[in-house]
Amino acid sequence: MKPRIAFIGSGNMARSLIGGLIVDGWPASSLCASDPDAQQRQHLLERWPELRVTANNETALDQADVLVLAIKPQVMAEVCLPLAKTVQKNRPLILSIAAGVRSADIDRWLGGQLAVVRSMPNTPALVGSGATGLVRNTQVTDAQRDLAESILRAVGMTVWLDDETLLDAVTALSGSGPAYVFLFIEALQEAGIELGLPPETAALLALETVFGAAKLALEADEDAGQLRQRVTSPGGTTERAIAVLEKGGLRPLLAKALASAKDRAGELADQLGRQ
Ligand SMILES: NC(=O)C1=CN([C@@H]2O[C@H](COP(=O)(O)OP(=O)(O)OC[C@H]3O[C@@H](n4cnc5c(N)ncnc54)[C@H](O)[C@@H]3O)[C@@H](O)[C@H]2O)C=CC1
Ligand SMILES: O=C(O)[C@@H]1CCC=N1
Repeated sequence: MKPRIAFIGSGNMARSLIGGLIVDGWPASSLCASDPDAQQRQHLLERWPELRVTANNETALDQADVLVLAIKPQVMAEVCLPLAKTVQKNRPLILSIAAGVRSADIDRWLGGQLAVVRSMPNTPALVGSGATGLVRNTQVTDAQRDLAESILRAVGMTVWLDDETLLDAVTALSGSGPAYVFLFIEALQEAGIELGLPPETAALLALETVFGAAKLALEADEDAGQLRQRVTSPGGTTERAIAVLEKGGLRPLLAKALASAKDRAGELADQLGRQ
């Protein structure tokens, strides 16, 4: 029998995980989701009528082997504290997908000495192409590690880290990363329009270029630097454009952006940890 999973919070990320698990063959009856928002519960039931859905977090937790915390970081403490008694009785694996909330704080709010996996997925999980970093605390058994991995694997690739502080770097790179890529697509599109392309054409070319380049980089034997060289003919057009990007400081600018995101993740965790 598949382990029973309770989702606390049934928004975008929880829905994508539930969808991925069901596609992977998990019976909907082994999953339960809670959310105080009736519309969110309705969404779930329309899509998966056999899913167990409730407004009550405590009810969702009943008999769960895994408790997935899929709520916003800001409400984590107020959601966890009232669940501590039941969690301490049942002792499920705790799996958090929240940005900037440390495992030790989640463990403390839920009464302590629990197996906690903290993860950082990203929104491409909504289409099954997520990238997730995970860390586990010392209470997590190897079987629970595999279980956490199989849940996140249902929506994309996973990578384990030994050190929880590195999860802030993962948040900066792949957690926030889709937004940098969307900004890049917007900028490509705007630049194409500047050069006279019709907006729809510029949008389509920008999007397909980013998609095609990512697909090629995933499938090719060469790394991104080598693939870039292949596009860049000596004395050609790409060489001119790349020179402008390098001279304009694209690499140090991205390094600075990621460092700011990482610092912010640490700040948020410090703030929330004081609750
Ligand atoms: N959006 C993103 O790019 C990423 C988000 N995350 C994390 O995933 C978590 C969920 O994010 P989303 O699904 O995007 O948010 P969302 O806003 O779509 O979902 C959160 C859900 O929690 C529900 N909720 C609020 N109070 C609750 C309570 N007391 N008990 C139970 N449920 C409650 C809300 O009604 C909502 O449906 C967040 O912690 C976020 O940091 C992680 C990686 C990427
Ligand atoms: O912007 C944020 O804080 C969250 C974390 C990763 C993506 N979105």
